Amino acid sequence: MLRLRNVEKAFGDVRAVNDVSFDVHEGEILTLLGPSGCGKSTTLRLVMGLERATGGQIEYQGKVLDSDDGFVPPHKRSMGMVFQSYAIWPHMTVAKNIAYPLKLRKRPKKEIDAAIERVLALVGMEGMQDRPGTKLSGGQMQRVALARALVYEPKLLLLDEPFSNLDAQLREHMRAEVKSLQRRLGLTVLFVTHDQTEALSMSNSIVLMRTGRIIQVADPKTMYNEPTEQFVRDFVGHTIILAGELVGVGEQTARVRFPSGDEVSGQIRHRETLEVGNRAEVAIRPEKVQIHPCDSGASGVPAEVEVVLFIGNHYELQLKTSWGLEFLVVVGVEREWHEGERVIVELPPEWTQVWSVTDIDGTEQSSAQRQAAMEGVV
Ligand SMILES: Nc1ncnc2c1ncn2[C@@H]1O[C@H](COP(=O)(O)OP(=O)(O)OP(=O)(O)O)[C@@H](O)[C@H]1O
Repeated sequence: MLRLRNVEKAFGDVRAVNDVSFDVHEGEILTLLGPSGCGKSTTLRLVMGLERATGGQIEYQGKVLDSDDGFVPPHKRSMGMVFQSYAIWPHMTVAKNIAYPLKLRKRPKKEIDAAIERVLALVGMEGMQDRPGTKLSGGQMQRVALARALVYEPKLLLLDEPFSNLDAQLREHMRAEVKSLQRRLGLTVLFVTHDQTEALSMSNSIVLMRTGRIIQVADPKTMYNEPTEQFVRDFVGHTIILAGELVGVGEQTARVRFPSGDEVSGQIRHRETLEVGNRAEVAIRPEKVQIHPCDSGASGVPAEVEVVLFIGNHYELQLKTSWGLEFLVVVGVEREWHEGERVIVELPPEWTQVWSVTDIDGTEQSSAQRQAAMEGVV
């Protein structure tokens, strides 16, 4: 339905979008995910036609919208867009807010009234036509913005951080609402967020960006379980990272020794950069480690429980290894854990990954540099 090929957008010296190519298929939610300033919003604005690309091509339903040879203006693109700020007019009623795109298109009043009624029902605000913008809650404003984007039945809906002004509970609720609405209407959605939970839970496909470039395109499970780079691994979800020395490199798996002398095995990521004797990172998702009492005979890394956090349906334990590394793990509530207790941390090899400490481009990155990249500083 939508195709971007080698799209570029430069603002002076800043390449906000750099050689970006991806496809959005009909009926899917594709999410642009990445830290602040990585070029997500600019990509969306290029698709909408609010910016003109400085290179590459954008096609929509087989028609070229933006290339060196031509440019189709936003109102001729039949796309709906919802921005981060609610962007509804507070001095107007709900009905007037929603009617706006249809009035622009000079539709008859009868048709407009029927369309308003229909979209209000879709977003769960039946009968609220006459409510003034000033008398709406944040969630209701967001729904009105969504209703306004849906009212002229666009084939493609563009959402730019549409839930960022809502509180956590409402945000979760809206995620499910938008996904269910998308299914019911068969909408195609291009969604922008910096929130990895939102991206994982809502998308069919995720495009992860950093400094204007695409780093990985994958479905949520693949991106979470098989990140192609440390940046992806660390940006999407939480990861426990234990550094050690490579003591064995096989075909698929490698073995790492920690300062305590304990060793674990894991799946190799980027084989070409792993050599025995080099430093390596062992990475695992916090919910994948198994915690055993120290007298259980289990094999793994010994650690001490420093802090126990009761979260309701699970515990988070802050553990500390004998060489002083601290990390959080997620465990069930079947058993009580006590601060000061000694435990064995088992890292199941199928969920454990071994990475070299160099980045994919061959440069060694410190953890501070990596953190900065995730926050969008680099
Ligand atoms: N109109 C503009 N003029 C100059 N630079 C711009 C303009 N718009 C965006 N940029 C720059 O382009 C880069 C990408 O910005 P963009 O807004 O697309 O990022 P983003 O990933 O959407 O970030 P955020 O989540 O913070 O909105 C940034 O470095 C930004 O400063």
